[in-house]
Amino acid sequence: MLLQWLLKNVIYYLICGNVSVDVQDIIYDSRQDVRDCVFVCLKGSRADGHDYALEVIERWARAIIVEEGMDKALKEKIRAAAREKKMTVVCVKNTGEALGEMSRAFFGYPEKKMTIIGITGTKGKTTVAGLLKNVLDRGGIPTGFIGTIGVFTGKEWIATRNTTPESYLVQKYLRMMADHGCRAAVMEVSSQALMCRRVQGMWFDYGVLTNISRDHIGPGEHSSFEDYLYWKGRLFFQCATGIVNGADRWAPQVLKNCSCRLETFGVTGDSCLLPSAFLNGKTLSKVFDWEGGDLDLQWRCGPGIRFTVSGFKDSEEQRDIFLKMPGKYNVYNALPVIAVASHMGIGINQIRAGLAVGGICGRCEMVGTVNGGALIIDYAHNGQALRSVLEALRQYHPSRLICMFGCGGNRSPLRRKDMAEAGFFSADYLIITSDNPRDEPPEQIIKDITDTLLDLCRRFPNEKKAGFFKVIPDRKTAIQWAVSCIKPGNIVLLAGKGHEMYQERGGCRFPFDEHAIAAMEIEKYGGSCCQGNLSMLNS
Ligand SMILES: CC(=O)N[C@H]1[C@@H](OP(=O)(O)OP(=O)(O)OC[C@H]2O[C@@H](n3ccc(=O)[nH]c3=O)[C@H](O)[C@@H]2O)O[C@H](CO)[C@@H](O)[C@@H]1O[C@H](C)C(=O)N[C@@H](C)C(=O)N[C@H](CCC(=O)O)C(=O)O
Ligand SMILES: Nc1ncnc2c1ncn2[C@@H]1O[C@H](COP(=O)(O)OP(=O)(O)OP(=O)(O)O)[C@@H](O)[C@H]1O
Ligand SMILES: N[C@H](CCC[C@H](N)C(=O)O)C(=O)O
Repeated sequence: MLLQWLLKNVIYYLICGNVSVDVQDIIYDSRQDVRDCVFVCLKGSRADGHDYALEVIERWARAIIVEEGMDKALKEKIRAAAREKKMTVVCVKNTGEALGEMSRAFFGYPEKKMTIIGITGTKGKTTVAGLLKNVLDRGGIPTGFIGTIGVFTGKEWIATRNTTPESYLVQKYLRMMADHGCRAAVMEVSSQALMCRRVQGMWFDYGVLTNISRDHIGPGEHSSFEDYLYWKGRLFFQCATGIVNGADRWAPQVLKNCSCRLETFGVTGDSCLLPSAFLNGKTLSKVFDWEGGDLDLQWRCGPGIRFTVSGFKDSEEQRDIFLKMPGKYNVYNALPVIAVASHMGIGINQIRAGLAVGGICGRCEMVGTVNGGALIIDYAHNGQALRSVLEALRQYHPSRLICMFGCGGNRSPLRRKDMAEAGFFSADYLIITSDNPRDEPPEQIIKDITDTLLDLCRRFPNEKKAGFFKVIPDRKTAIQWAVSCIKPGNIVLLAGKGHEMYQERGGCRFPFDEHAIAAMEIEKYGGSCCQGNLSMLNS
């Protein structure tokens, strides 16, 4: 394809050569084959793609895209080397943005062929995206998926590293979806993705904001909470309709000056902050556009919830929904699904059918029962998530609520304190273990967690009895211990890994299958496992 075509929506100037050259592909990692391709120099958290430009010129790339403000001496060297090989060098304001626009052109703007739904927020993105895919599929709209649990191209699941992959990959996957007959694509849009321009130039038909809490602040993530809020908000400048959690205290700040049409969702009794907050900063007790009410916990082969919803354009009636996931927080996840699906013309019965199967891999997923107790796997890996899921499970009145968790290394250390607090106040017994220590010593992470627990014990002496937690650094042994503890009426939650199939240590991902280990233990004690708990989505 002509470089000129790829640069159609990019503002640039030429450093040398010309743009009427044919390029085979777009490459942004010098470790790949660059011959006859255009190489885009991206600045990352560890490396700077510009440092590899001379090397890719040597290896016969056809063109290089560099960013304004790069080192002048290096720029001169690149110009000289490229001239000698009669190559093209183009300078742009932001190479991440250029990669996004060029990838859209390279893959033929696949988003134009589908309805695109972007989901952002601190928690609930995968759940909302997964439930929405289930509902749309059932409603006769074949739907692709991009998110933490992988990519569904319309034909197969592909494992991915990022929640929202690099723009080139996003466009590639969207192309595959369109070619495989998908008519919609649901995708999680992380704040890092917005900041790194991984969805540059895309237009979303719907943007969903689930909720906001303090997370993802630290090296390699966001510099501050304000920065996090700012980047989350950018989605609502590139979508037609924003469907947002009206009860979230940070939503007004995230949505400040946004350009899309807005609808809110929320639960009866929770105060609505929008849209009044835009006007005068006051909380307005109005009904939500999409309102859930009359919440009723149910246990149907696992935790679930029944509730009513109003807000449908074709009827004033409240409609009854059963969601096979527990807790008010999951009602908050179901409401934008109902909103988007009904805007897209899906009937109430198909919406009901999609939500009744629930079943997002590793999201409050019932693994089995043993000795009269239940074992659940969940992806809670910060304080907000752990508190939400434990509080939801508490509502089923377990005779004892047992929680096993660890905290990821190389991630915000605040999570250790927050998760310890959530566990301390919301569970009866804790098993502290390892969860992707990455480059940190697992003992140190565990110590950070137990220091907080011991401190809480001192400050709240009546809250817990001595011995309310046990440290088992090896996660497999911890799971074995957790299952061996189950007594009638207990609920055991294995938190943090969810769908993950590895344990990451020292730069390596070692295979680790929490579901399989748990299932083996359940069988060992004569319990029974739930069917189909290894599928990505229960569709
Ligand atoms: C901190 C961060 O966001 N890193 C992302 C980034 O990688 P990086 O910054 O480490 O890249 P780098 O190694 O510094 O390299 C910079 C550039 O030089 C190039 N390079 C590098 C070395 C070389 O020899 N040759 C070469 O050309 C690289 O290809 C790259 O283009 O760009 C990569 C490609 O897009 C991402 O996979 C990677 O995500 C890492 C895995 C990551 O953990 N990111 C987290 C923070 C993240 O983005 N998380 C969010 C969701 C979180 C959530 O909601 O829970 C996500 O969307 O995944
Ligand atoms: N709406 C919600 N509010 C609070 N906690 C939630 C909510 N939805 C899910 N959770 C908790 O967060 C965990 C992760 O949920 P999910 O994967 O849907 O969110 P996410 O936004 O995709 O997360 P991440 O960004 O960490 O990948 C769940 O396993 C559950 O414990
Ligand atoms: N997207 C999240 C996943 C964390 C999952 C948990 N198992 C951990 O490693 O902390 C992150 O990268 O922070």
